[in-house]
Amino acid sequence: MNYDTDVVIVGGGFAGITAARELTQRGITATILEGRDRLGGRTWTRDSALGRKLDIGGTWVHWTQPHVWAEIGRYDLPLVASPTAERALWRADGRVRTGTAEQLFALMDPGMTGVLAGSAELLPNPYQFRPVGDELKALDHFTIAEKIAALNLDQEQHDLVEGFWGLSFSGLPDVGAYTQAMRWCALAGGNWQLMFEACATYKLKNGTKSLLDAIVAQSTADVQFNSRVTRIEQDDDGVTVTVDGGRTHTARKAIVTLPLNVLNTIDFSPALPSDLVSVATEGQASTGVKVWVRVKGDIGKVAGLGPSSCPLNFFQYEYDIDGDSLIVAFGSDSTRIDVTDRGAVEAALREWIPDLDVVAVDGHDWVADELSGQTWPMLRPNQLAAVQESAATEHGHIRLAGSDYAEGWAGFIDGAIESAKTAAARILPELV
Ligand SMILES: Cc1cc2nc3c(=O)[nH]c(=O)nc-3n(C[C@H](O)[C@H](O)[C@H](O)COP(=O)(O)OP(=O)(O)OC[C@H]3O[C@@H](n4cnc5c(N)ncnc54)[C@H](O)[C@@H]3O)c2cc1C
Repeated sequence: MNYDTDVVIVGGGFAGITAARELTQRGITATILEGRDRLGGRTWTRDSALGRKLDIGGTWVHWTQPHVWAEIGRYDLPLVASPTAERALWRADGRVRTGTAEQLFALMDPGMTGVLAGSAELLPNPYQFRPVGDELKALDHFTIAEKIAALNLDQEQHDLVEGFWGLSFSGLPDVGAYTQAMRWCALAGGNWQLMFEACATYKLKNGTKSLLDAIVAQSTADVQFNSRVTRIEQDDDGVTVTVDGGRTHTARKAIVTLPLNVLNTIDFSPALPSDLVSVATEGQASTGVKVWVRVKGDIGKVAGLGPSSCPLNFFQYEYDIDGDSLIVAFGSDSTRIDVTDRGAVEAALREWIPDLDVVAVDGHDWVADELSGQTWPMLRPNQLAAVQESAATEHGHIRLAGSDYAEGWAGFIDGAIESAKTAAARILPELV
C-alpha cells in the first residue's frame, strides 16, 4: 500500500513537534495535522498589549525536569528566574495577612509535609512506575481535599494548603486525585519546597516559543495548519486520518497528542480502550485560569496565596514595565472569572490589595478552548491506571503522546517532550 507519509502526528504542541523531530531526523516522513493556525498548543508566547512578550500558557521549567532541561541545554537557550518574593500576602481563615515568604512557608509546612509524607518511598523512581501497582491504585481513590481534611489543621493552615493545591491542580482540590500530588513531590525527591520551586522559578528568557522554534527547525515534517482531525480509521496496514472538511491522509502509524478533555472529539475506529474513553468523558480535573496583569505603579516583589474559593487564589510579581508592575495570577475555576475582563480581575485582586489599580489584562480561556478543554492535566481519582496503561500501549497503529500521558512530569512541558520521545522510539523500529 502507498501511504501519504510514514507517520501522521495529530497536534503540534510540544509533544507533536518533538515526535516530528525525533522521527524525521531518522529518515521517517511525518505530517503534523494541527487544528490551530500556530504551533505550540498550550504554550503560546505572544506579543501582549501589556507591553512585552508573554507566555499565555506553559511558562516555567526546572532542572528537576530532565527532558525539557536537556532540550534547553541542547539549543543553548537563555533562562531567567522569576523574582523572589520580598513580601507575602496570605488569605486564610477569612483574613488577609502580610509577612515574609519564609513565614508563609513555615505556616504551610506541617500541612504540606503531612499530605506528602511518603511520596519518595511510594514512587522511588517516579519516571518508571508503570504498570500502576496495587498500592498506588488503592491511594488513587482519594482526593487531595480528603487527604488535607484528614490532617485536622487549624483553619489558617488548612486554607493555605488547600489553596496551594487549588493552584497546583489548576482546579478544585475536591476533585483532584491525591496521587497526582504524590507524583509531583516524588519527582522533587520528596521535598515540597523544591517541588514548588520547580513549578514557578525559571522561565525561557525569550519565551517558550524559543524552544519550540529550535525543535521545529530540526524537523522536516510537513505541517498542515487549520487541520482539525475528526476521524482516525485503522486497517491491518495503517491509518486513514480525516480532517474537518473531509480531506484524508494515509500513514503507517499515527501519534495522537490531544489533551484528555478533547480526546473524544476524534472518532477512532476501532475505538480506543473503553476505560480511557471513560476518563476522557469524565474529564480530568483542571478547570483553572492564568492571567497576566499590568498594575499601576510599583507594588514591589509581592506574592499572594489564598484558598481555591478566591477567583484568583495565587499571584506573583514578575516584571517592571515603565514603572508599572506586571504580575501573573491563577485561579482554580474558569467559571468564576473572565480573564479578559479588566474590571473582574481588578475586583479579584482588590480582595488582596484594596487600592490596586489594574491597567490592562491578558489571558486566554484554555478550558473553553475547543482544542484544549483544560489547562495543565491533573487527574481525578481512579483515572491514573487507565491513562498510564493507555499511554504505554500501542493501539493498533496508534500511539498516544502528550503531557497528559507522561510518566514523569505529567502536566508539564517536560512531560510532553518525554512522552513524545518515548512514542517515537517505540514506533521507530517498525518503520525503518
Ligand atoms: C495556563 C497554563 C499554564 C501552564 N504552565 C506551565 C508551566 O509553567 N510549566 C510547564 O511545564 N507546563 C505548564 N503548562 C502545561 C504545558 O503547557 C502543557 O502540559 C504542554 O504544553 C502540553 O503539550 P502537549 O503537546 O502535550 O499538548 P498541547 O500543547 O495541548 O498540544 C496538543 C495540540 O493538539 C491540537 N489539537 C487538539 N485537537 C486537535 C484535533 N482534533 N486535530 C488537530 N489538532 C488538534 C491543539 O491545538 C494543540 O496544538 C501550562 C498550561 C497552561 C494551559
